Amino acid sequence: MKITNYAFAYKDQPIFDDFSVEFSSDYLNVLLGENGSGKSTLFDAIAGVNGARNQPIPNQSVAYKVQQPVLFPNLTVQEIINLFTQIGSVKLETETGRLIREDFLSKILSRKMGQLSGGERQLLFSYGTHLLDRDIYLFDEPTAGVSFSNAEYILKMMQELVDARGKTVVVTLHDLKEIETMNAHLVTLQAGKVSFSGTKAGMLDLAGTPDFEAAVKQLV
Ligand SMILES: Nc1ncnc2c1ncn2[C@@H]1O[C@H](COP(=O)(O)OP(=O)(O)OP(=O)(O)O)[C@@H](O)[C@H]1O
Repeated sequence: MKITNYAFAYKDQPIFDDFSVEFSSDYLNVLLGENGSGKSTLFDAIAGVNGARNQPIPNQSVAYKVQQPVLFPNLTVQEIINLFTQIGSVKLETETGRLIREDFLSKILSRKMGQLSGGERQLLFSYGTHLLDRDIYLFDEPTAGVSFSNAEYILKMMQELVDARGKTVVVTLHDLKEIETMNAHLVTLQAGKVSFSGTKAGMLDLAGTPDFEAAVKQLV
């Protein structure tokens, strides 16, 4: 997925100007950047929900897990899963998606959305989004508030969307430990510009340090 020369401003605040980025369908794409660097705004633009007349990549079907899903507080977990399977299909469930459902979601099926913890909500909506059949998948901070072991599940499920279903998947993260061992395509944003795009090895080379966290800090 390639975006070229995209511009977007919120009323009086320009966010992107002549912005270009490419996300690979060969690897899981991890979008990194400081708070306010424009990650969610970029996702909104790709999904076509930012109110801009010009979408950066028109005619693409996009599945989008927003940062803090707050939908239907009195629906149960089972009912939300039913909604996702009606729009998508249970046949699209990946191996790790099945584990998330069986080991975790199945235990809270009768719980109402409004009673879920932040981490439980992330698991539910990340799982549900992966059941949709789209070209591009955007997951905004799917591991925020999620325990380390469940975050591993979520990222593995996203990797399966790439490996088993050949999808373009972009995920924003803040906890770098979660991707320390992953072979991801990293993109860093700095004040509305791409400051790095490539592999972890490329990032370490560019930053001239063997320390991943230090390299990311330099490049966001
Ligand atoms: N609806 C809006 N109207 C005006 N300004 C906005 C709006 N949404 C976001 N912004 C501003 O745009 C900038 C980019 O915000 P965005 O949410 O894209 O950042 P982010 O990289 O996703 O941050 P975070 O990591 O904190 O989620 C910020 O300065 C933010 O205050």
